[in-house]
Amino acid sequence: MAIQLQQVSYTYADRSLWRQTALHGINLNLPSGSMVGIAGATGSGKSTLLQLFNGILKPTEGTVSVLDVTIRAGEKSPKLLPLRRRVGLVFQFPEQQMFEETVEKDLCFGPLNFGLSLEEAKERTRKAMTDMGLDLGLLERNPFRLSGGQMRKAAIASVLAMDPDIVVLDEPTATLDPISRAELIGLLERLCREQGRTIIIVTHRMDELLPYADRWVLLKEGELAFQGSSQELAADSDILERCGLTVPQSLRYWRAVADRFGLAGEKPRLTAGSLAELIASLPGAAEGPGLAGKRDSYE
Ligand SMILES: Nc1ncnc2c1ncn2[C@@H]1O[C@H](COP(=O)(O)OP(=O)(O)OP(=O)(O)O)[C@@H](O)[C@H]1O
Repeated sequence: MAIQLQQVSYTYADRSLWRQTALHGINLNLPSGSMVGIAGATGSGKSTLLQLFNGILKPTEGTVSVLDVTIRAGEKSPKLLPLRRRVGLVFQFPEQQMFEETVEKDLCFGPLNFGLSLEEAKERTRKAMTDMGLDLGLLERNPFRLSGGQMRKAAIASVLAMDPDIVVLDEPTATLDPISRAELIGLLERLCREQGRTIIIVTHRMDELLPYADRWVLLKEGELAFQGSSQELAADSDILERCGLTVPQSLRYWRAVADRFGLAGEKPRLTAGSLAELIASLPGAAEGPGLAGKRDSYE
């Protein structure tokens, strides 16, 4: 298991009058090498949860286990520096944290800080750029002369340059155009499938992650409302509304097709293409009540 939480609660300003409990009694298991989506209404505790994953926050109650490190409430923490290298946290708008005069210097900063030689740091930097689909020619550029999409990818590459086992991203596609969003999710999926990294993404756009996520975690007012596979989520999609979230279009379409043709137990088809393919393969589907004429809108 990459991350395990047992009975974890987190309270901000715990010993003050302004104490605010953001997470209550969370039990969570996130397997190594999986792609995980985290969703929940605003203020439900998503960012607080992410910060427990690399020890920025320590649980007020319960136990957080990440890789081989265990952090228990009320006990002295183990050394967290190695954990910070192995769990890369990408905040919202990470490009705002770029500060060096060239992309290369920015990307080398972390690895050099963790004791790598300049040559090793440069090597890591080149690999991270390639993993993010960026031309190595951009290394000499000033980060602030990159396009918005390139800057976002370079900022994520600066976390990848640390070679983390787990990459945690808070709304990585925010403000990107639709093509850049799809491309970025595709690149993150490759980090998971081809390199075995655990990728955890907080998203308000469940539609774009649904076809790729192995697991989903839903939070509601600081409590865990759901954890399970996309298939389990598709079977219980009303939970999304109970969490104050809109049911994504792809799940609505899948549910209509699955109900009509008795496919509820099947792996959900959550891209327009895979759903259209399924409908085309169903005998008499085009004439089916409620589906005829809808096919165009799937494509
Ligand atoms: N530094 C803080 N001090 C006190 N309370 C906080 C602090 N940060 C967050 N909170 C509170 O903790 C709760 C959870 O906040 P959190 O930022 O984790 O939610 P979120 O799901 O990430 O929200 P959003 O989607 O709006 O980013 C909220 O009630 C919030 O007001």
